[in-house]
Amino acid sequence: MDPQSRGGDSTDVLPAVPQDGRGTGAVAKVRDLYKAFGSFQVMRGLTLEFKPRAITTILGPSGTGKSVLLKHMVGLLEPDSGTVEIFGEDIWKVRERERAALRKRFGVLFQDGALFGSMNVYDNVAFPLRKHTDLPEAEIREIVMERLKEVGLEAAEKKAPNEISGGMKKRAGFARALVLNPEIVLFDEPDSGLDPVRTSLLNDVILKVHGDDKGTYVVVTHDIRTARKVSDYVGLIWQGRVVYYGAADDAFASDDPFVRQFLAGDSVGPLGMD
Ligand SMILES: Nc1ncnc2c1ncn2[C@@H]1O[C@H](COP(=O)(O)OP(=O)(O)OP(=O)(O)O)[C@@H](O)[C@H]1O
Repeated sequence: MDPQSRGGDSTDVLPAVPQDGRGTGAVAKVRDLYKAFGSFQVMRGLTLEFKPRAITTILGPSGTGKSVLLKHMVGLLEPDSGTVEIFGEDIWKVRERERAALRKRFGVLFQDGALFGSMNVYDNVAFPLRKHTDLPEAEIREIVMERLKEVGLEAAEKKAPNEISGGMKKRAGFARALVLNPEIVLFDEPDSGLDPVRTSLLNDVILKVHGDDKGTYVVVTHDIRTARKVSDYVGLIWQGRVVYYGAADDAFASDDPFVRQFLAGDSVGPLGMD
């Protein structure tokens, strides 16, 4: 993606719709989502839509429901009430088989890359292809090596996860999240545990791959620099609701008290500790 278009306030600043049909229409819509764990009400009427081909960043204090939102989107958690629509399908109204098919349209990058410790980087990245496709090994190799190259890890294919750095693990997790060519990629704190330089490098990789693939990306982060660098749109969540949503440029210039407090890291303001 042209970095200049980042932070635009309408979809017409986003790249042209690719010819393969991805990115047309609604991609993901979460409506009036409620979810409690025991007596703890986590989601309290959260409503948010994700624009096609954009990078939407989800910000918010710890424990406010960001990861729970991602788990609802990918169909790992069922709402108590409210709906999650992916490509126009309410994922809890369809049968398990269709839900499984919808899940395959997602790539997920977990916080630590979630690599299998017993497999080297190559086998980790090849895993979804071996599990979900009948592709011959030669084609799998082509796809895996291309994805490893994209994230700058082609020289690390034979390394075990415990032989590579945290940033490399995340990049390997990213390559694995991409091999099935997902239309939606969810990132759960891609920058957690990384120093500012590695965070910046990872953000460059995310932007570059997004520019090539033009998927719909959802990035959960605490890191304001990440949000500034990658976002087209920003949603701020607090206490299981969206308290602000807007184009990135508007968000970072906003007078909204929730946004100002979060961006400034102030202890005083509407975002309380509870
Ligand atoms: N499966 C579960 N069972 C019980 N409680 C849960 C479960 N999943 C999440 N929670 C609780 O829901 C709340 C929101 O969790 P979530 O992980 O979504 O927060 P978050 O906004 O992603 O926080 P952080 O930024 O710290 O990762 C937390 O209090 C968490 O303990």
